[in-house]
Amino acid sequence: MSELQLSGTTVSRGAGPVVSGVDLVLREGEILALVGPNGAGKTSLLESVSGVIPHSEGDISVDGRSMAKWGRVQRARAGIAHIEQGRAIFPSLTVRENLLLTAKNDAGVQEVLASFPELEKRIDAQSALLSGGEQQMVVLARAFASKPRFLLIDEMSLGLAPVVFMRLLPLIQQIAATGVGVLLVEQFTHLALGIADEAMVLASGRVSHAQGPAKALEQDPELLRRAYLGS
Ligand SMILES: Nc1ncnc2c1ncn2[C@@H]1O[C@H](COP(=O)(O)OP(=O)(O)OP(=O)(O)O)[C@@H](O)[C@H]1O
Repeated sequence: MSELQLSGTTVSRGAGPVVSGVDLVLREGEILALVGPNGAGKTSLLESVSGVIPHSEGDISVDGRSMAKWGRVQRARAGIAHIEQGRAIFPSLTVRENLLLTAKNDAGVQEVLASFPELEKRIDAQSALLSGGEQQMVVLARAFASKPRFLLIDEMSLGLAPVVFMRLLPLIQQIAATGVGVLLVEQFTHLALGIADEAMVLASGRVSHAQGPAKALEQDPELLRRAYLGS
């Protein structure tokens, strides 16, 4: 089984470590929710996995092969896709043109639309004219079109109402169901835990709740509260 593994991963920015000693395993087809308070280091951790910034200690590996010396492109070729914070569509392009950036050809676009039928009726609309939720749908579809093995999603809900974000959740589940391992960073903690198989909490750069079943955190508010406080 394909897996992405972090062992003792430390990420430093400027003055020192912002993430220290993280262990996690993301398996194909699973959703792992990474939650925690603002400034905990979630974004920095995702960036170190996709190669936006280097990690400073420990290792990040895919199927047992260390990616420590790999740049962004090599990691992307190994199937690591990263949806960074903010709405990363090209607003002047149509939905189809946005999808073609990763789908390569019309057949690829059609294949993706089968999983994202809501986009079909908007396929030739300029992306800037879509709603925030639809734009994020395009971002998800574009990432899916790149046929990733592991998808890192950073606060896809930013700027969206929970009810709008909730429409994206089944799409994330559907992507995972095709065998993609999803590492989901999300401010709407309960929504993330609700679709995740596994979860972990990061607080002040450290793991305050180690990776385990998402249900354990979802069903125990006190456990979650303590983890957010870093205790
Ligand atoms: N470009 C940067 N240069 C230096 N320090 C940074 C940079 N980006 C983030 N940091 C610091 O790294 C720490 C972790 O930030 P990070 O954005 O990774 O956390 P986060 O959990 O994603 O927070 P949020 O939920 O607010 O996005 C913070 O103390 C932040 O100030």
